[in-house]
Amino acid sequence: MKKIIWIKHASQLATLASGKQGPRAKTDMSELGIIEDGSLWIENGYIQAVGTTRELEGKYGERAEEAEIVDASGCLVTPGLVDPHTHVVYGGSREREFEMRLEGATYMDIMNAGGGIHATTRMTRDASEAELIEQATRRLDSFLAHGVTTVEGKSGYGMNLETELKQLRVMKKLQETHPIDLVPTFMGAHAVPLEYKGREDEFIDYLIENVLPVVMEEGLAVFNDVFCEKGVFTPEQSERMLEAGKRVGLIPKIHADEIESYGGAELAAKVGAISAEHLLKASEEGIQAMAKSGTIACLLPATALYLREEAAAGRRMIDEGVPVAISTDCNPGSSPTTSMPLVMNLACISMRLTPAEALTAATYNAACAIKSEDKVGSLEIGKQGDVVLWDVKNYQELQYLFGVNHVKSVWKKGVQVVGKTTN
Ligand SMILES: N=CN[C@@H](CCC(=O)O)C(=O)O
Ligand SMILES: [Zn+2]
Repeated sequence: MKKIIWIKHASQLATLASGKQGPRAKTDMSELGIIEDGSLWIENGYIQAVGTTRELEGKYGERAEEAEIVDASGCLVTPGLVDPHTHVVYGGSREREFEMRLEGATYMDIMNAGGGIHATTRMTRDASEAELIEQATRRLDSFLAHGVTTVEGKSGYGMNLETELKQLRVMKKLQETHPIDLVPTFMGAHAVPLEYKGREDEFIDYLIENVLPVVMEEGLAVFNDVFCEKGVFTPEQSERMLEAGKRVGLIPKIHADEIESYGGAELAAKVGAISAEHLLKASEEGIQAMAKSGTIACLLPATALYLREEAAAGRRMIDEGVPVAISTDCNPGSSPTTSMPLVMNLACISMRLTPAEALTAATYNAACAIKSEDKVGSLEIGKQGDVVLWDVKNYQELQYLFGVNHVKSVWKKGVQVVGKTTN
């Protein structure tokens, strides 16, 4: 197999290169760095040149024999999509809860009755490492088939030392066996486990004293996330957990203001979280605080739809200067999907992001939300050869023809992992 991929004649090559560093907000989210009749030279897994086909022919024409040439005529080419918020490693499934919610039960009713996150916790505790690997591999394959080449993954279906470690170790193994880059987050504070009911502070102490040190010793996580929500963890408890993580080197994230407005967005700004997730009910003050601190809003429109809730105020957040990323939130309860293309469609339809903003939110800003923008999220010299060839002619068409998977081919670090080339 040739070690060089030369993509030529893309009707649009959306590089997402803007010349500016860091998460993008306001009009910067519309700059896609489009090159018409675009071309890309990937050598040994990394991008070596980006430009028009004419420019790259001038530069590499004499080395054409060495390369596998991909004719991208009539197609859009983008960076591999990045999903910055998933719960991809879990045991079992919860289709009966889907039915129960349609019959009138709420997400929190089900959780308070010992289902929801608790149900998945039981099934994850019972699953072997091999079973978790097998199930997560299938989900990661599906992510790849939808053009996603980097995925964040959270623990949090263990909520005890043994199973938190099991989930995180599974993610580490998947790094070795699966082409997708999987970025791990410790989320011991995902819910109050039934055995700690009414003793939330004791549970936070347990996580800080007994679980966090082992997670760090084994180098199993980069981020630390908590579910700050009425009936789960208070802002004070969440802050304590996140500050403890910061002291040992974990970067904070927060599931914030999903079900009720609870000061989560404000807390995200206060603790310097890299991102705040959900934000369906974020307050005006919270949005302003995030704009000021530069905290990324990681919005999950598929979750809102699946819970039949109004989506987060994505349009207003961008206009107010909050950098927005989007994600599937892939999990067995509130968003059992791996389709980032659908999430981009929904970001446009239910949050009024423009097609260009939705693409930025699913690539460059998503990479920023997991501190991976130096490697992925845009097509620039020196970055990984993570590339998607879409069977649409421009980025508007990608968002317009909704609910369809337009992926034709995917390369991960310059290796084709999905589809057939067009030559
Ligand atoms: N809201 C909390 N956690 C997950 C859902 C987990 C579950 O229901 O299993 C979320 O981000 O939506
Ligand atoms: Zn989540």
